[in-house]
Amino acid sequence: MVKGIGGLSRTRHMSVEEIVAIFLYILAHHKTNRYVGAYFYRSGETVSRQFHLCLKAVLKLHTELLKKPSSVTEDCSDDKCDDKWKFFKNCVGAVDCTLVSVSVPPDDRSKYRTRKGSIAMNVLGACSPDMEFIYVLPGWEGSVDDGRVLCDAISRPNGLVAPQGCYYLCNAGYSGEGFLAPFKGHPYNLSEWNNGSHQPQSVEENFNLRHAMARNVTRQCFRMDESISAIRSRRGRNKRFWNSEEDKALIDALHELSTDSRWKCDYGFRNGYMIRLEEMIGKSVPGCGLKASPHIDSRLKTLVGKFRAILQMLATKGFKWDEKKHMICVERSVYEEYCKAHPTCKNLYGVSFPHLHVMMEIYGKDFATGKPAEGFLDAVDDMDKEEVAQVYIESSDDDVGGSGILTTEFAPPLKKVKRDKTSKKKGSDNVAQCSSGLELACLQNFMKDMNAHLSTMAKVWSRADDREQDIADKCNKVLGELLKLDGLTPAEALEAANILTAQPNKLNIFFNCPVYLKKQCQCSSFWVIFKVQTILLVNHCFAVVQHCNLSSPSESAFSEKEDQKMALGYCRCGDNFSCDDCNRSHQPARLSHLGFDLPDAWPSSTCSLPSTKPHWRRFFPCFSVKEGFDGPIAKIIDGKSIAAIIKSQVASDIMRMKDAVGKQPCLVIVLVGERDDSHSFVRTKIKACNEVGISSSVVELHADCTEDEALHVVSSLNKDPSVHGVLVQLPLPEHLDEEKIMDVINPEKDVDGFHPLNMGCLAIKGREPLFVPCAAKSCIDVLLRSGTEISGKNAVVIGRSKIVGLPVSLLLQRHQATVSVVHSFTKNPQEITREADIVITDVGVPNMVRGNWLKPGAVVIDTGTNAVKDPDREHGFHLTGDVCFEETVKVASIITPVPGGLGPVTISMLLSNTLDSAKRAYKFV
Ligand SMILES: NC(=O)C1=CN([C@@H]2O[C@H](COP(=O)(O)OP(=O)(O)OC[C@H]3O[C@@H](n4cnc5c(N)ncnc54)[C@H](OP(=O)(O)O)[C@@H]3O)[C@@H](O)[C@H]2O)C=CC1
Ligand SMILES: Nc1nc(=O)c2c([nH]1)NC[C@@H]1CN(c3ccc(C(=O)N[C@@H](CCC(=O)O)C(=O)O)cc3)C=[N+]21
Repeated sequence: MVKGIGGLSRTRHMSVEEIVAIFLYILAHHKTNRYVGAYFYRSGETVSRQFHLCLKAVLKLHTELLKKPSSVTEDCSDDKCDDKWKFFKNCVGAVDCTLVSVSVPPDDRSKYRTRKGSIAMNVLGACSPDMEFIYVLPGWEGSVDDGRVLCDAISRPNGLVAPQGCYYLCNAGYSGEGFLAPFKGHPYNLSEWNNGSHQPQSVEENFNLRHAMARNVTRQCFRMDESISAIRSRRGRNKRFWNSEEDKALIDALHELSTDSRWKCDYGFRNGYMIRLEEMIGKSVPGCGLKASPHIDSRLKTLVGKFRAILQMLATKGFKWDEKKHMICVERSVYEEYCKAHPTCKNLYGVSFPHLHVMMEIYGKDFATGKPAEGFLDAVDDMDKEEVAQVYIESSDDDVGGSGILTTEFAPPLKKVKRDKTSKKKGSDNVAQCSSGLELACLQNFMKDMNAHLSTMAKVWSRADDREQDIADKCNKVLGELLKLDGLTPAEALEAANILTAQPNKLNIFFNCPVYLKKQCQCSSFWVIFKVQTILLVNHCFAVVQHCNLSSPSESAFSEKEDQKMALGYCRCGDNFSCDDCNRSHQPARLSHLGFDLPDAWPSSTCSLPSTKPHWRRFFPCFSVKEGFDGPIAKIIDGKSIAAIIKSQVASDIMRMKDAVGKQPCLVIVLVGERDDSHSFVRTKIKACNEVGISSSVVELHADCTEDEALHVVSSLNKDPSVHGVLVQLPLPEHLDEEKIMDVINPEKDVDGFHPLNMGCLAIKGREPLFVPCAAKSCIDVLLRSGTEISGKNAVVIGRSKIVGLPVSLLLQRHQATVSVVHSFTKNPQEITREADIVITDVGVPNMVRGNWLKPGAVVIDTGTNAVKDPDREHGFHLTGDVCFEETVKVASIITPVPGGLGPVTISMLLSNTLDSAKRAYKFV
């Protein structure tokens, strides 16, 4: 059809089948042009051109593919006509609108923003009672209401018209000839009949119920067209009920895989095990049609949820296991009381669960090692309440869709059932119609052609799969190859690997070129950039060293391996380093709350004094504060360089993780409203994620979104196992309760560290939070890197917000500082700050802290990021801190500038927290 009617023709190098394969691949996988190009071995330009040609050809098929309207007959005798339509004689179908997510340029976003805050277009469709499209009008911006789209559809030339004497069912927002709407002011949505318990009470209600039921059939048409992700997000629809035979087949298969080291290793099951389960279940229960996604995936979640709940109960006094009945054995009243505090355990009383022992064998080990997170279990369970409660009540898998409100009587036939029904009918019709030999031959020819086309397409895909596999293999090997190259340090090898793996073409060139050229082949791209970055970092350090007169700049910067390692932040946990000053070997301790390898404290001051070979000081020139400081200018911390070091460590760990587990960390940011500063911060975070290999996305909600909507978004991210970090960008619009939303974030994904459980653990001595707020963590990191001694010092924190002030004051206490907190009620704050060795500001008032607020030689960390109007700047403002830099730089010994100080380090800490979360999720060390 695309050839004959659409006019699509082959090119010199591409068959029509390949063009169609690429077209279908793009539609199905939502991949970028570059990715598809690499996958099919075609240039981005070819992919784009052929996609558009194919699209044009497909669009031309509308005359063939769209159905001609035919009205419902009096007795609904047409065998394709569902019973629900019999009340609507002469009706040709129904009209409805649906929102389809789109990407649009930033300037157009407001037009496309829907009431729920997403960016989408409004697509109107008219469908026949047998679920075929009669008319489609895509393209309206998502902010318009459905009524306006219908008016446009009707008034257009070649628009939507009901044939003479016929009509479409539409919703109450529409009106006009040829369109039958329900009665306004009476229940209409099927859910309003409340699971069948509320029967229509009046003629109007009766009419509305029938109208809704008929129209609901056509709504399925839209659902077929929605993306898989959209279908997934409507959990509970189209439930798939599992019988005990299928359950058993699933658990048996899982058990078998769990004993096979090719499928299960220490961190859990390996990639692709769901597909294997699908095959195994298919063999044990032939014809069951259970698919890896969504059926098996979803059922497993349900069973594991039950299993966890049972284990939890069995660990509680009074609960026993009845081996005969395979169920929990306890007084009902005790059970009910227990469920009040542990809602995830609901609906298990008197319910048999025959898989306990096998699941113990499969998962027992995994659950036992997950103990460190135990303190949070109840809270997490509470948050999962909604999901698990629904799962248990329905006793079905949860992912397959469904509001769980419709009874089978009201429910529209499942998509699958409906499709099976029609296809079967079509099949028998076809056989009847093709009784004549000629027609049968036509059909056979058609099938033969079709097979040939499909097989060509399959070949194209399979070639592309091979190429993808080949690239994956090369990606896995590239770091090893690079490490073998002489003259490339591990950090350089890593950087190179990052660049090469991002660009399959370069990867191929690298592998194909002879050894002596291998190093050169990346010279042009990363090598120069990387060298330049390193030189900048070294130069920067030298500039300061020179200023401090601690070491001669004429010394060769990279004369010692040790120095190189330190400069790149490569001194890893457990590495011994030798100190030339005291000739002793030191081992930096791991500082758990910093999340990566930073020493708790640098070597004692006796061996940190200036010496002839001050290799520590060379790269961290602010290493000894008082001794090194002789005024009048403070050392200025370069936050960007520190951030680069942290990012390179994070990137390296992510590569290791990808290698070992095949997964990468994922951060999702929830952004409510249109604040420019928030949008800008979020962009910076996303960019940083891309740099290190964290996958990231932003869920944007409209400034007017309801609290429920925001809570719902967070809850669904909590439940998504592929998301490791959930961050709600602050501040939120005033009508939203920030604390309520923070409470809902799963503490195990709370990479901001703002959840009360994390903050509480930070506050209590002896407890370890899962995450420490990023800005606070950065303050301590910068202090440690600059060699500032914290223990026993007077520290003043100005500000007590949860983002910086409060957590940093808690962290400083953990580092044995004596901490004073200044806030808006503090009288004479300057008297307090003048006593401080360390001052950290988190106020939001530009230039508040003046030079005369400080003790000479104080260390000043400025976290304020304040926009100050500045007509000379491109954007009309510049950023400034809470500290008057010009004055302070003459008094303090160390200062962080704004911009370029603490901010970039904060961002890199967010990456580090996200990585930590993914590591915990995959039990990867
Ligand atoms: N660089 C980074 O990584 C980050 C930077 N920031 C920046 O830090 C600044 C503060 O942000 P945030 O913490 O969200 O702000 P908040 O408004 O939540 O907190 C400000 C704090 O400063 C105190 N304060 C306000 N005015 C005074 C005053 N005149 N004297 C003494 N204390 C005062 C407030 O006291 P009270 O409690 O009594 O109201 C409050 O505790 C902003 O510029 C922000 O951009 C924030 C996070 C990270
Ligand atoms: N849930 C949440 N978590 C936060 O961590 C959080 C937040 N909400 N809301 C806002 C504040 C502010 N904040 C900054 C982070 C980086 C820079 C930063 O990178 N600053 C750059 C300049 C950035 C620029 O030029 O736009 C610099 O100082 O050099 C600044 C500020 C995190 N916050």
